[in-house]
Amino acid sequence: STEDPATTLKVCAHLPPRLLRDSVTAATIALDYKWSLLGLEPGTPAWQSAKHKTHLRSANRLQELCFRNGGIYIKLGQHIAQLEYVVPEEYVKTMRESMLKRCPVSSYEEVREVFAKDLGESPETFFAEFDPVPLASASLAQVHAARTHDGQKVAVKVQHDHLTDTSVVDIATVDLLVNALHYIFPMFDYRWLVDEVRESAPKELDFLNEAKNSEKCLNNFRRLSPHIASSIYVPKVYWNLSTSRILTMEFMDAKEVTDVRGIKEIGIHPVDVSNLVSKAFAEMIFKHGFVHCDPHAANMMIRPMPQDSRKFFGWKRPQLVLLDHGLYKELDYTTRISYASLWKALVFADAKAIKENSVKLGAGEDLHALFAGVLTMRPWQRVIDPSPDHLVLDRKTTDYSELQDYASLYFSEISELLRRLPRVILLMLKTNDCLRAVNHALVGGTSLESFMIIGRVSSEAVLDAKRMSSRSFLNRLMIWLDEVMLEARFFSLKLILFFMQLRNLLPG
Ligand SMILES: Nc1ncnc2c1ncn2[C@@H]1O[C@H](COP(=O)(O)OP(=O)(O)OP(=O)(O)O)[C@@H](O)[C@H]1O
Repeated sequence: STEDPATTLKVCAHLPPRLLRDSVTAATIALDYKWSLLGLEPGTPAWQSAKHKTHLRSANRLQELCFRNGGIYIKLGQHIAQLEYVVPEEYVKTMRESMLKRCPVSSYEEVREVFAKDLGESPETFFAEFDPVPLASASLAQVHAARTHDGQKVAVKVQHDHLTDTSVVDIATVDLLVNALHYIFPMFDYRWLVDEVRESAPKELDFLNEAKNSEKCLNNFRRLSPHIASSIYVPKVYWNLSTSRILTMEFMDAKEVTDVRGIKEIGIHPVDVSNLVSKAFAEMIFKHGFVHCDPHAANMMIRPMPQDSRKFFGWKRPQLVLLDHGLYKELDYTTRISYASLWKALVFADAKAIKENSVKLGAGEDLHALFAGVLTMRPWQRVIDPSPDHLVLDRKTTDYSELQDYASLYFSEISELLRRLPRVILLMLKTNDCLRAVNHALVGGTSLESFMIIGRVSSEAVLDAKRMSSRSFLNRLMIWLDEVMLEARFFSLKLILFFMQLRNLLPG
């Protein structure tokens, strides 16, 4: 993967210990499952308990492997941490508790080395000030505060050294690990995750690609969603101070999206933030077809809308700052419209359309109900329940252990579903999970308002598609009628929401 002989030597030196560690971990995990479940009747309480304990032990082993190997492995661990209800809960929890928090930190010497290799000089040459202590460190890079010679405060994201050199070896060894486990346990099929990392890692490791994505994202909002474009922001890129491993951008002074107390302190209501996040991602998914696929809390910031002193019921309007544009997915037109139609059907509990669009996306007739369940976290009976809040997940009223039981009960069906769905939809599931976690932190669940937003934006995308393909007067009339019906539906939902809020305000 490299032309520099010294680096080639280093890469070769990485291979044997990684392969050895991978093989030992894979073999230990495989043997543990075989041994612990030996002679137990699947589905019985004894089997469930043994499986739970083995999942926990294996998740810890995998986590240790990720830390020991570093680099792409940490990225893989982060993927797993965000696949709630898609991979067993024990893995999600273990990875979530560690991967998003414990990240590698490069020394300032290593940072200077990256600068010397990429720009030919040390950071001090390019910046008037450069803080040697990173303000944040993540899986692939760390971010330093700096000031340009003309006095602008900037954030400089510097990639951990040698990541690009070891990524090929990393992916090859992960591939081996996952394939070996799949060979032993045909039910364990996460080869798609490796394919995904193989495809996305080189893109994520190229910061010029990330910079281009950030500008494209903002342009899409301006072109395709002008009504909310001013509420979305991405830091300005300093192209002359950026390379594929160094990204210099405007410094953002804003709160992390889930910092509820901090957000309130700057005069912004968490419900407005939750609605803005839902709107922004619904627009990206259903209308732009170009989607930020890593929307975890650390990648979204909130600040008051600049140059806007207006207040609504005493609260300022929020602006959402999107960071980390390394991982984007494009939905082709047909997939985007089928996905929008599916979400529209889910929000309006339209069983026939749910089935039709699930089949179009590849879930198959037999697994459409499970697909709906994975997307909404609700059992099928609840998905098709016509009450307006049928999809709402509320911290107070939802029994999460029931959801987790559901995921573990249908483990093999979920694996089969994941095998059938296109990878781009799997990434949408991950985006979905990240957004659910953000909404959870902000408002304690996915509110009826969030679903109304998803319903509205997905319906608009479906109507736009119909409009584009219809020529005759009769067709246009039908579309107009559809629009009127839709508005009537949303009006009644808003009324219900209003009365629900009123009921919550009343004592008792
Ligand atoms: N422009 C900026 N202004 C202020 N802080 C920033 C800026 N860019 C990044 N940061 C801080 O640095 C952190 C890490 O940045 P970023 O998410 O881009 O790195 P990463 O290596 O791609 O992370 P990940 O592990 O999510 O892939 C952010 O969570 C944020 O706290």
